[in-house]
Amino acid sequence: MSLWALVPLKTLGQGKTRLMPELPFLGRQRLVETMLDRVMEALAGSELVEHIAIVGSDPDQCPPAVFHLQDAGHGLNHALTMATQQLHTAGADELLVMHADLPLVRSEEIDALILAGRRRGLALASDRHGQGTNAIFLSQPGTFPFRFGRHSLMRHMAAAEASGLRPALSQAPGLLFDVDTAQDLSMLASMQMTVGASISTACRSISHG
Ligand SMILES: Nc1nc2c(ncn2[C@@H]2O[C@H](COP(=O)(O)OP(=O)(O)OP(=O)(O)O)[C@@H](O)[C@H]2O)c(=O)[nH]1
Ligand SMILES: O=C(O)[C@H](O)COP(=O)(O)O
Repeated sequence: MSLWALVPLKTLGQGKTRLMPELPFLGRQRLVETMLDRVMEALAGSELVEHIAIVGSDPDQCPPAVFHLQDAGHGLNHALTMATQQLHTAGADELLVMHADLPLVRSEEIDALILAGRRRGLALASDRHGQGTNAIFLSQPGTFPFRFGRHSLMRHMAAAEASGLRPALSQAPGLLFDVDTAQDLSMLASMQMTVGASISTACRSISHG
């Protein structure tokens, strides 16, 4: 078995546009980089993930030892579908898709998601609003359609039902917490956890207007 993690990543500077009113270009860029570092660390610490790939437009954003797959620019679902096909051809027979904006995610949470997904064939990690999808584990990549976008959790659940699958659902805190809005950043700051300097700076710049 060969298990790949696939992380979609918008070009630096184009991501986290909902934070534009609160964070200047450089602040958003630093935040995206810091969150990506956290996600990469957690994936590298997983006992089950064997390879890591990023699908994006800019190979320079890809850390060493991580494979870069080119995004053709037709949106997130298309990018993930094409990347999945490429990884399947390269020998991936299990796939974990995980977003790059999960600063609190831990390796143990990732491994628990994978193990639960192996039992059911599919695992979904929702956001904390129960609306979005922050991660998907597939034991048969290529057969499940990506439905990221508004209310993606409901759409992924419907796709699972159509495929005869009953997905495992993760409630792990680090997988629930994605950073999209100023409120998410403030929450991260108020958790009084040891967060990276870039995230702390971003949070401070918001709380000081
Ligand atoms: N390769 C690729 N990654 C994407 C695309 N759209 C979103 N992503 C990534 O998918 C994940 C989830 O995206 P969002 O939560 O919407 O984050 P975002 O697009 O940076 O935020 P907004 O600009 O505020 O919508 C993040 O890792 C993004 O970098 C896309 O079109 N292509
Ligand atoms: O469900 C989704 O499409 C992803 O989680 C992104 O949703 P978000 O932009 O609300 O984080």
